[in-house]
Amino acid sequence: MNYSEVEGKQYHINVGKGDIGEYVIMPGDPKRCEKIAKYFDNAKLVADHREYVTYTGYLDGTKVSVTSTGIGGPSAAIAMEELVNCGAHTFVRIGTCGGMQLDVKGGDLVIATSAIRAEGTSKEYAPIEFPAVANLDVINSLVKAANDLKTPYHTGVVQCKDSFYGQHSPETKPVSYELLNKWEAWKRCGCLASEMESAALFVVGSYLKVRVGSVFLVMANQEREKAGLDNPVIHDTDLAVRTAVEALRNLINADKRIGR
Ligand SMILES: O=P(O)(O)O[C@H]1O[C@H](CO)[C@@H](O)[C@H]1O
Ligand SMILES: O=c1cc[nH]c(=O)[nH]1
Repeated sequence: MNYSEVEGKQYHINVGKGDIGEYVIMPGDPKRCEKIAKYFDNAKLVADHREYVTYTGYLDGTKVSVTSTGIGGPSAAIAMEELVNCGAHTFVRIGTCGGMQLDVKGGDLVIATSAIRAEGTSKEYAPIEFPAVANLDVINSLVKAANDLKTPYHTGVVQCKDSFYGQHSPETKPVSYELLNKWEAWKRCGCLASEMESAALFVVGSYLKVRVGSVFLVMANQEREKAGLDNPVIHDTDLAVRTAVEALRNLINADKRIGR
């Protein structure tokens, strides 16, 4: 059996060549896909399989897609490999994250320049010494989009892990000694926020030679709460979505200018 392709469709995402654009937005939550697709022209649902929902439409006349990744590195890496098999080369992840530095507040955006590989998936692609870095074109496009939309944002390192509750209640876990000490180290090193997929996506992107970047809505900041500061909890991802869509448009138009 060819595990990558079944009757012309990729095994997990259920999408084939021609169903998607070369530029793809990747949210974690499948329900975010429809909201993102509303910003495309002539968007159509092309697949809905497992955690992977895909819509394809157009931005400034160029075919683009949105595919959800589900939660965590394993499903995100599968989505990226299968999308690349279908011809995609540029990816913007739009997700939610938890702030870690005190000035990273609920409602702000974070644009990742790189990611801490505290998850498991990237280790099955590259030795741990290899850095998980975002593509510079994608970072610059996200920064331009955030500036144009006049939305507060931070750029820097994010931390990726596999256990959401290891982040939020580390003291209850048998390996609390490791989770708590490393969290403190990430904070002291200036890590901005915690999420789950970018490290895997950046490393898989490096290996597959495609461009990847990430933008996040900061939902809340557990460190602000611990410090007795106000801790707004924000669930509306619309500004982060618009930043991702505008960044994709910037990338498309920059590519057109150089004839890519
Ligand atoms: O909002 P999404 O894109 O799912 O991203 C974040 O939210 C999930 C955890 O609640 C993880 O997937 C994390 O990375
Ligand atoms: O705190 C948070 C919020 C979103 N996603 C995470 O992984 N952590």
